[in-house]
Amino acid sequence: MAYETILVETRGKVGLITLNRPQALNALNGQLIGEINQALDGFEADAGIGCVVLTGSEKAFAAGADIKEMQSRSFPGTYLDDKFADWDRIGRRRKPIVAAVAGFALGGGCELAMMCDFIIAADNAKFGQPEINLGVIPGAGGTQRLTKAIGKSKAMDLILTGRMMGAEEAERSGLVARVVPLADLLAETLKAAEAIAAKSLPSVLMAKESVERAFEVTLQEGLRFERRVFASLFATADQKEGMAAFAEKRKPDFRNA
Ligand SMILES: CC(C)(O)CC(=O)SCCNC(=O)CCNC(=O)[C@H](O)C(C)(C)COP(=O)(O)OP(=O)(O)OC[C@H]1O[C@@H](n2cnc3c(N)ncnc32)[C@H](O)[C@@H]1OP(=O)(O)O
Repeated sequence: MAYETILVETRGKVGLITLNRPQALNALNGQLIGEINQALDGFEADAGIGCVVLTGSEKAFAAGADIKEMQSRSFPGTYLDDKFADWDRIGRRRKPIVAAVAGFALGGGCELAMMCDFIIAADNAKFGQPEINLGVIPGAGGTQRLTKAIGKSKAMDLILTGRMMGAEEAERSGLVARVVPLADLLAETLKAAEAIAAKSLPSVLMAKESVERAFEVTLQEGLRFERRVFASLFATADQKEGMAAFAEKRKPDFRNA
């Protein structure tokens, strides 16, 4: 598969996607979103891949949707096209995706990072939803995911003022899982992704689905869902292997079965 706006590699059991439109600070145009989805389709179908890392450059994870592509759009066109349907597919993937964010993650860039399962940020990362400065609002999930991640007050602050938030503030607010020095960003993120990819894939997928439920259903429904999923994992060979390995004081050899 030939890609023009991203680089796609595998590192052992980890799929690595690097956004690669440096001339536009990785502004997210239709082609780039399409290529991310193609790469993710491939990783989802590849039984050898257990986790995906999505990253950008040192200067920009992504500076938002491509403003120049959007600027002449009309209301009916934007509404009827359902422009963000393709973006939504990124947030509905089954395998875990970890965002490694350095530099600007603004507008659609912040929204893309939030579609991932968690974010590891470099100390130079800057997050924000500056759409208000362009006379619009976030349109790829920012008002919803940012509010769920950091709460109403902080989300209102960022979305209504359009200001940027540095990596430390983002970690304090709960938007990012951890902050690492810029030079270590990719290595640390790959290490986390490799650790995930070494687990039993059925349990990883079910853990991800269960955490996502917490955002969608009542506590009681979520607890019942978790209990059923927990019980179902006792039907896997990997549960037997994981617990036997603990008892025998050795590393488990998971077969995703
Ligand atoms: C998805 C939705 C619906 O939520 C909507 C959105 O995402 S709207 C976009 C939200 N993002 C922004 O408003 C950020 C726009 N960019 C900037 O404010 C600045 O570029 C910056 C603060 C990130 C960086 O500034 P600076 O270092 O001074 O670099 P620039 O010279 O401004 O940019 C370099 C180059 O990249 C182009 N660029 C940057 N961002 C975008 C973008 N979002 N869309 C298109 N192009 C972008 C910029 O125009 C420059 O290119 P040239 O004009 O020099 O060719």
